[in-house]
Amino acid sequence: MELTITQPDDWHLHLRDGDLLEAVISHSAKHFGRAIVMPNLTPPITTTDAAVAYRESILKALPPGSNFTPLMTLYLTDVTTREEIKLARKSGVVYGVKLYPAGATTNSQHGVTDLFGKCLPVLEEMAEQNIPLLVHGEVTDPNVEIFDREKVFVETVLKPLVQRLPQLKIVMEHITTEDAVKFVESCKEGYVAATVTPQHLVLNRNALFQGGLQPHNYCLPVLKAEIHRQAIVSAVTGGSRRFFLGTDSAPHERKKKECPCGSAGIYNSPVALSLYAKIFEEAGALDKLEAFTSFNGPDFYGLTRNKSKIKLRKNPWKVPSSFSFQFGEIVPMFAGETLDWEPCS
Ligand SMILES: NC(=O)N[C@@H](CC(=O)O)C(=O)O
Ligand SMILES: [Zn+2]
Ligand SMILES: [Zn+2]
Repeated sequence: MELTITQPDDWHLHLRDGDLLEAVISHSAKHFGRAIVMPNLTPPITTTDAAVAYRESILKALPPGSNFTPLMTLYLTDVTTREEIKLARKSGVVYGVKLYPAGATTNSQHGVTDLFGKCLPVLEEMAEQNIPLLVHGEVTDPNVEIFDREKVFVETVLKPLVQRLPQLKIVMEHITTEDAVKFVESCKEGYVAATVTPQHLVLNRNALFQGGLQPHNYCLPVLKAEIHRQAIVSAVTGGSRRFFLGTDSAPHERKKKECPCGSAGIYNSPVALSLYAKIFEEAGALDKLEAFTSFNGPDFYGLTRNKSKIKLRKNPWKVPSSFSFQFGEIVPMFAGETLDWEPCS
């Protein structure tokens, strides 16, 4: 069996910089036309100038002849100014501003400590300039259990934010719970949407402990219980336009994953399309795959859909057990396992 679909885009991607950028970029460029590139580098991309420079280094790292287009983002801090948002809009290369609650995830230590206290003027400017707010939606209160942090974020931050600034476009990134699904579905279409990763569609939290501790299945927000996985699967395979592809592919070197305090992040670029296809196939909804991978994202962001097509063939293939580079190794999601759907460009 073969499927031909409009070339997908990845609306949530970590490309990193330096050696890691050079190591991973071809995996994204092979399958995706565009990607929203996350700004959580060290130091973070907090200014338009930095985003422009980061974009140049991504373009330089691309394989020859690639048409892959990076869509840049700014990292919101307590001191981001309205002026910076105006510069971002003028640059023509910034497509979103990312909210990391300080301490919520990898490289979020420079993130926002008090959204309503410190960032409202900037959020108003974003609404005026039509720049979406991209959100890592977890509270950081250590007293809230890790499995409840998304749900509490929806109640305490997102619901009040939508009330306060209904004109602001928001993408709730990498949703993991039924609570997030319900919230997104309750908002006005075209203003609030969500990205969904392959791991939160195919795995539940058992995968963290299957046969022993599995660091390569550890990401944030952490995998959730099966009922939440099912709610997300129903939401995306039901054909709602509010949900779209965002891999959250987040490479870390093997030694940073397999150690006493391993980093959060799953490297899924090489397997993402196969896994999305599997989920839609299992739900009997392969006819809805293309809208999720290739239409809903650009429509929400107000961009044109890609013109080119890619093929997915039902042809078992083996995921490499790791990718080796001079600096070390990167282990992909489902390393060494066999997957059904093979993307062919
Ligand atoms: N998803 C992750 O577990 N990690 C991401 C950060 C993020 O998207 O929260 C990373 O940059 O490694
Ligand atoms: Zn995140
Ligand atoms: Zn991410």
